[in-house]
Amino acid sequence: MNLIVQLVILGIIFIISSKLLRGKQQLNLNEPPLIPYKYPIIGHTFDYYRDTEKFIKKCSEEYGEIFSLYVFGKVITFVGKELYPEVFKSHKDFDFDIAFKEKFPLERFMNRPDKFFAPLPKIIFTFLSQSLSSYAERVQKTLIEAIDELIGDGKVIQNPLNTFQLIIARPIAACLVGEEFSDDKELVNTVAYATSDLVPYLSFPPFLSFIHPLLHKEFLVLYFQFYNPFKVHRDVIKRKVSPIVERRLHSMKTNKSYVPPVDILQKLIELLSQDYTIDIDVLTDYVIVAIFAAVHTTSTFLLNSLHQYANYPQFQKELLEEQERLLKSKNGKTYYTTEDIDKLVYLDSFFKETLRLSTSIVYFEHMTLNSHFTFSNGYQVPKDRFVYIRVQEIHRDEELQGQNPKEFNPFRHLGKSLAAHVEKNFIAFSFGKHACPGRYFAANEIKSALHYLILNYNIKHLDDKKVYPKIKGPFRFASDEGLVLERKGNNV
Ligand code: HEM
Repeated sequence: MNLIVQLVILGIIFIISSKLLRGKQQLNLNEPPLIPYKYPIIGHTFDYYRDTEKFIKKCSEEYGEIFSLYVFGKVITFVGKELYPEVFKSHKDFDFDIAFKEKFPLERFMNRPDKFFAPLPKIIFTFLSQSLSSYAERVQKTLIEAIDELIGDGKVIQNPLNTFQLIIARPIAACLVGEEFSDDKELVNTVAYATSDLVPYLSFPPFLSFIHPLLHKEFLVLYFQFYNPFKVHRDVIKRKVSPIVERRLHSMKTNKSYVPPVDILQKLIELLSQDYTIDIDVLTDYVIVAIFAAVHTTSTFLLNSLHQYANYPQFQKELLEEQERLLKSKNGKTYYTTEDIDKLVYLDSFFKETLRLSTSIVYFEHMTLNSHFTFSNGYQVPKDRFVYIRVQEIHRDEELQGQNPKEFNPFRHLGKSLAAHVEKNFIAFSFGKHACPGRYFAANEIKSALHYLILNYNIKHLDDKKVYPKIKGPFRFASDEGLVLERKGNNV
């Protein structure tokens, strides 16, 4: 009740303020075509959400590279393959962060000021992605332990995302929070599920935006106060890491020859501590944000890869042979180096092809910052306009992807860049300044897991049906369909 009253009050304030704002002088811009719609207020909302793929395709065919739709009470401009780099590269004119926080106000959920976690991407990139060799052994060891424990002699895995989140969480816990946590069941559980509890927030259709564009965000913040899925996970992380952090700070202060452990927790301690003291709540929130970015994405794309492996048995022989060749070259070594994993070019191409076809249909919302922005084709968008990228179109374009771009061809990328490399025709890890800083780590972890799974298990579906990600509006999510993993006789 309290929530409804607050929402109504907020709604009234926003309607009045928007009426006042409308009085401001409008710029006379050469805007992209706004596609005509039948119903006022509703605009294109239902057509867009009912079947985004079909609707966006129809609009692109009729209107070309750039057009606008009226969705959930706001005009959104959609750009395709020619213009999208201008959005990513014009940092002074477009902001990804502001637009993303409209649908997912992370800092406000945590009662932190804007841009509070801004240093995190650089830490992840420098001390995780660029320091892969320090983590290769830890990743493989913890992955193997998790797979042996959770899949063991083979299993029919229903709702497989749950299992793969638990598997992926173990190396991530070991690299982010510290090696000693990789077999701490309570912490690994929190690492595994902290993000998936939040995913519904990300895909919640913004119905309140029909009243005012900002109302959805305010609703999410209020709702989060009543149902805060982080609270329990946050308590676990704080309780677990506090004694470790205290111990490390003490050693840093008292032992000049102290060699700190290699993990992201240590880098965060160095960044956030002053005079060997630290605000443990701030540190905990940083760890949560890192987990939030890392686990659901990595587990989703590992699972998507396994579904594709089962979908296309005709490609399994070549993939398996490559894994066997690497295994043979191991020659008594317990673990592979990062360079060994990079030699798996068939597996990398297969993973890249999975990413190419299973990313969302439309994504990477940006907000226009200055009075307006002029695209190279002359079209202009005003300040505060949301601009979305038609990712699927880019990932399925013949000119950019080669022949039969809609077909799954796992070896399409052989001889080209590796999956973690961001380029104009491949933006699964985003593009430009906000490209995923964890991508090299993620690709290494996924390929290490696939290598072990392909060698040790026959992987198939419960029946002959092909399984693809499920679609909700413009987003793709991992399928819930079961996977069968039968242990081969040759334990390696
Ligand atoms: C297959 C796995 C992954 C995929 C597909 C992926 C994809 C992305 C994408 C598309 C973005 C851009 C922002 C967005 O649209 O949400 C992003 C940002 C980010 N990712 Fe990843 N990611 C993956 C794994 C990871 C891992 C393992 C980590 C950390 C260990 C990580 C850390 C981050 C961070 C910190 C950002 C924010 C960057 C910024 O705001 O500048 N990601 N990721």
